[in-house]
Amino acid sequence: TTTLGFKFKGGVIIAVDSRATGGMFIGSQEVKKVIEINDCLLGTMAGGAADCTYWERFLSKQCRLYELRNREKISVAAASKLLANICFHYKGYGLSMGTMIAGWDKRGPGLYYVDDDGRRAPGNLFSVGSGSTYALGVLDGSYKWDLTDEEAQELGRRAIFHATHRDAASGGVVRVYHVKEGGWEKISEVDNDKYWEKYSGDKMPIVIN
Ligand SMILES: CC1=C(C(=O)N[C@H](C)C(=O)N[C@@H](Cc2c[nH]c3ccccc23)C(=O)N[C@@H](CC2CCCCC2)C(=O)[C@H](C)CO)Cc2ccccc21
Repeated sequence: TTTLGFKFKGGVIIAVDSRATGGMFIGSQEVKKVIEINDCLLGTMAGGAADCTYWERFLSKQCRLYELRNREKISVAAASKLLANICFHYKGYGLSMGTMIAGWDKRGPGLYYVDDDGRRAPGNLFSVGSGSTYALGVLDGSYKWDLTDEEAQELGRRAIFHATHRDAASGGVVRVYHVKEGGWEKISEVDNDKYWEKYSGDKMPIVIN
């Protein structure tokens, strides 16, 4: 899996691949690694499929109950704390979860990393999963706070795309979400083969000695 999230002047970009593996076996090329908690909150998933899926769905339910009881949406900080507390409670039981909680609340754009150790950290840029080193290589080379919306969406897509090319445990399609003040929107998917033609177009010139 390769998942990434970064804040920039236009909000938060979330991008993921869609491959599920069991050892060297590819279980699926089209799984959803972003859970839409509500129209302002997203959760990403890496690690054990059942652990991530079960507990992020559980988190979604808790966020909805919070809203009903308090008549206001839960903050990104509070939602990520709920998930971190679950992970901390089950620390040592063998859960495998590397996640990000992203959204927009009264404090503006929010991005938290939460994992199965119960670690929780706010930040401007994370990449989580087996392909994260490849994605970070692309991100670190081009990330700026002042990217335009299109540049940021393209950077997220390109970082995941290159990770799916090099990491055997990442693949399928690239999914990109953009979180703004009004909530998140899903950015249209691009066909990977057409994308690769575009990027591998600038091959090294062939030198004839
Ligand atoms: C076939 C299949 C699934 C599958 O292959 N599940 C296996 C058992 C699984 O959990 N795979 C993990 C890797 C893994 C296997 N055993 C483990 C034991 C401990 C920790 C990790 C693992 C996976 O793909 N993980 C993904 C993220 C998942 C994908 C499915 C949606 C939720 C997030 C990744 O992290 C990358 C592929 C790298 O492992 C999950 C799934 C969801 C929906 C539809 C089909 C499937």
